[in-house]
Amino acid sequence: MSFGKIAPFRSRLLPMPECPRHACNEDELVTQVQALLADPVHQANPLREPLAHLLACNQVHQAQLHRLIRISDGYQYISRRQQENLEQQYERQLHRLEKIARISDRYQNSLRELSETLKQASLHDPLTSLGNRRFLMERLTQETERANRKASPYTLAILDVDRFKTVNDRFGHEAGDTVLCSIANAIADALREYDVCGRWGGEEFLILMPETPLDFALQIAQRVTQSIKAIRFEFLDTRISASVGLSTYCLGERFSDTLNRADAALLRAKVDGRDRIEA
Ligand SMILES: Nc1nc2c(ncn2[C@@H]2O[C@H](COP(=O)(O)OP(=O)(O)OP(=O)(O)O)[C@@H](O)[C@H]2O)c(=O)[nH]1
Repeated sequence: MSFGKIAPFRSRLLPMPECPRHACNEDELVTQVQALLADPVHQANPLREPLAHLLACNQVHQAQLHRLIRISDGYQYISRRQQENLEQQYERQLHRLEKIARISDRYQNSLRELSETLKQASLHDPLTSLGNRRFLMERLTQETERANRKASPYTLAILDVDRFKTVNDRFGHEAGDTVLCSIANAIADALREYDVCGRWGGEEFLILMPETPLDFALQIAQRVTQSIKAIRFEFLDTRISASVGLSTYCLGERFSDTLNRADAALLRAKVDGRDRIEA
């Protein structure tokens, strides 16, 4: 509630009629009248008693008037303070709301970042930073839908590092991890931008080549295996090789069927002596 700006009560009073004798101060006038009443010369004056009565009434009225002015000024002061307080309260609440909004924004940003980090973590292999099996399953689902929609099949390659166990056994698990990371990088470097590669598990990697027929996929797989063979490891006197099983998606089938065929091809590559690509 606003009381607006209220002029002090005193200033709203009608101007006092000017003293008929001369423009004199009210207090001076009272002092003069009191002196007259006290003067023995005027003791017998018949006007003395009514004048004394008038003076007393005037003093009572003056006291009442001053009290009224004090009350009115006090009321205006309180109403002004109330008005100020409302504004201040409004400002404070606004300030608090802005602060809460800023905190809430920061909180939501942190939550968004955290959930993005968690999502990334849930879809990526911490060792190689490639997509993990879950990520690959998601991409396989998407690519299978796309392949059927566009009648444009993809080809899958399952790549398995040859005799990897011997690396671990001879040089330790940490050396094995280093080899896996280097192989992951070599695969990624040899692929096209739109190919998808992830760690299928252990020393196995899955490569998804969208809209790619088998003959093209074969060339890409050869590039990948050469890229792995080109890696030099200080602690190894031989080069690392890999075996690959290839399979092209047949429109309408489940991707697990394509995976099974790629797996069977990989097994053949292993049985046939490793370091080769089978389809
Ligand atoms: N360092 C390391 N080793 C792993 C990891 N995951 C799986 N391995 C090892 O990979 C090895 C796989 O061995 P095998 O399945 O016998 O295969 P391989 O020795 O590569 O032989 P082939 O596949 O038949 O050529 C095992 O010793 C596993 O412990 C990993 O994250 N880090």
